[in-house]
Amino acid sequence: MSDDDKRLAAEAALGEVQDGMLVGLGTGSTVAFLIRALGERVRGGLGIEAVATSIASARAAEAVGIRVRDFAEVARVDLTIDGADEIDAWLHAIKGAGGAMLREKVIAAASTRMVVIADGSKRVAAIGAAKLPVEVLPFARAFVTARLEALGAAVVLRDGVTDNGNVILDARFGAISDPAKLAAAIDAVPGALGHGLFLREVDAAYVASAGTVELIERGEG
Ligand SMILES: O=C[C@H](O)[C@H](O)[C@H](O)COP(=O)(O)O
Repeated sequence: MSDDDKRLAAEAALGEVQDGMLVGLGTGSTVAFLIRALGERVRGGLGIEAVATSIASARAAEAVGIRVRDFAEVARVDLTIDGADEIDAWLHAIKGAGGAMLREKVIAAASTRMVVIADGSKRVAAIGAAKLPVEVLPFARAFVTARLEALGAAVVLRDGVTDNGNVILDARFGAISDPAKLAAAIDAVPGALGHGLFLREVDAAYVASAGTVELIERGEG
């Protein structure tokens, strides 16, 4: 079962958490298993603090007894554990189905090590089939939509706003032949504040399929 695999991947990554660490908590259903398991360890005496990539994860962490610090006052994180929507053997990932990719990318960049946890349905030969979320300044919505369409995407405006008060454009490219080129092109659009292409951030991934966890480390793909 996918939920069993999510839990297994989360528990495997928990082995990386050490006493005294500042831990970055990702967002999503796989991270929810991590937060619950980490809460148990904290209640059992593990001395860590956390920063969270979303308001939802901060609340979930506090609810299980994890002390959550305001990331606005933090410059460096020891270890971040986060989910993904797609991940390949080179640890290129697409993230942001839950809308948290901008804060996730900031915290990943601040982290000494960033690991992804995922069930096997997220493992792909090459990223690109999933929708690529782009967080956009509401003022720039139509302009950024046009720029993404010019890059070859079918673009849909997602309902609601992010934790940062911005909107999300879900861009479907089908296949992404050159992820680095696409990431640079989106990064260059004024008003596009962040996107779900994580090409260099992920150091390792725990991917669980049918009860077995595979650890993929950067450089092994
Ligand atoms: O914005 C959401 C995040 O990038 C999630 O980490 C990602 O969508 C994976 O979520 P889940 O574990 O629920 O599939």
